[in-house]
Amino acid sequence: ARSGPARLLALPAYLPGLEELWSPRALLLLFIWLGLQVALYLLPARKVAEGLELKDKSRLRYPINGFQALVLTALLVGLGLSVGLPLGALPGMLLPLAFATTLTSFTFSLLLYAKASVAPASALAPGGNSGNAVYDFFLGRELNPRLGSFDFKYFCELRPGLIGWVLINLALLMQEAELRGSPSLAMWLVNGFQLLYVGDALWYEESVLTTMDIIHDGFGFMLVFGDLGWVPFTYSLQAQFLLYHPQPLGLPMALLICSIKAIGYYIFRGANSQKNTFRKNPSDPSVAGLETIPTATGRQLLVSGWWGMVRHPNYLGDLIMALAWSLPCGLSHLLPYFYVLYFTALLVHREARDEQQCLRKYDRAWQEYCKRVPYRIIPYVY
Ligand SMILES: NC(=O)C1=CN([C@@H]2O[C@H](COP(=O)(O)OP(=O)(O)OC[C@H]3O[C@@H](n4cnc5c(N)ncnc54)[C@H](OP(=O)(O)O)[C@@H]3O)[C@@H](O)[C@H]2O)C=CC1
Ligand SMILES: CC(C)CCC[C@@H](C)[C@H]1CC=C2C3=C(CC[C@@]21C)[C@@]1(C)CC[C@H](O)C(C)(C)[C@@H]1CC3
Repeated sequence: ARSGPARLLALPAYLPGLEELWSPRALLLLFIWLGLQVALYLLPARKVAEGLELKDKSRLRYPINGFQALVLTALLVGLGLSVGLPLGALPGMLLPLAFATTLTSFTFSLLLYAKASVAPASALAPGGNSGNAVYDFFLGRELNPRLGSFDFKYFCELRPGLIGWVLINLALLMQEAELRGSPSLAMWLVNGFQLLYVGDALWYEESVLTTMDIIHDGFGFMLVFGDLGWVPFTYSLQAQFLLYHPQPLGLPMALLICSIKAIGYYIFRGANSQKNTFRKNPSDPSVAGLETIPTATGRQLLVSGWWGMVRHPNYLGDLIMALAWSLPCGLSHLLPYFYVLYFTALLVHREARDEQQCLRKYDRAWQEYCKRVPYRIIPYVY
């Protein structure tokens, strides 16, 4: 993103040496950030939610105070800025920060791997205990590793990486204002769209308890690094690109992009909320009228509403939003579209994993659902 040609499909002009990657200051900054987010997680929550039933029939409890953490972080950053916090220096530290985060994720995943050796069999994840150490280290052996009531996976999934991502975006916006007098319209859109996405995730924090990551996947390197490193440093690529490659954007085009974002968000939120409401309380008036298929497990599958359009309407909305995040960066470079490309691959793979699990869980009822709703993500296409 910083280089002149900003090419996605070419090797970087040079690879940074260790002296550019390693910085004790960056490591210290990372630990201060993680410490702050842990402290905010431990503050009293407006609500404590119960997770889905586990193998041993118990349910874990989770504090719902993620949005509060976002607001308090924003207040602290605002306060910091008013007393001269040099947020504009953050873009220049991204490389050593990403390096420190990668090292920390690696070390943390090793500790989690070791911790799983003393966990009871019922606490292990279905996928990450193959006996192949590298595979299990990557996928994660323990489903919900905890220290007392502190849940590492739930904390990492929604707090340091997601809030860190919007903070990096904000620093890039401020840096642009410093360089060019004011932030560009493209930078405003990217910041606004991604802040909405993160704000939404934390506002509807409870719904993360029914995602594959929480109910199925172990907490290993993939999620630790994904949550802490991959999300903040690659999801902010559009803003990073815009800082070094300003793009002209007219009002009509901006309005069109906002409409694309709005359509994507409408589908994403509508689909996720419909399923979460239905899973929590199928007789809720907003979902009680929807057509369903009964399954042998006693649970039902929705076959009308959003879930009657395609089998993963939430992925469709998410992908449309991803496109809207890249369009403000123009069409001259592929690099800002990295997120769309990676995310398509991730969701196609995720969809296939989910299909397998649902087929195992629901058997004939799932086959019936696939017959009734033949498309996976994009109606009449895929
Ligand atoms: N920005 C990012 O990087 C990422 C974003 N995401 C987003 O996270 C969100 C959650 O995704 P994910 O956890 O993969 O999956 P979903 O939220 O789609 O959950 C899948 C589960 O929903 C239930 N389900 C499926 N079909 C039906 C139906 N017809 N009726 C009722 N329940 C049904 C099944 O579980 P059960 O029946 O057991 O309830 C299934 O296992 C999505 O919006 C996705 O786009 C995901 C990955 C990365
Ligand atoms: C390192 C690998 C290349 C990929 C790692 C994948 C992870 C980055 C993603 C797996 C599932 C995720 C989710 C979100 C962020 C990305 C990861 C961690 C999510 C928190 C984003 C905000 C959404 O509203 C959500 C539904 C809460 C998402 C849940 C899944």
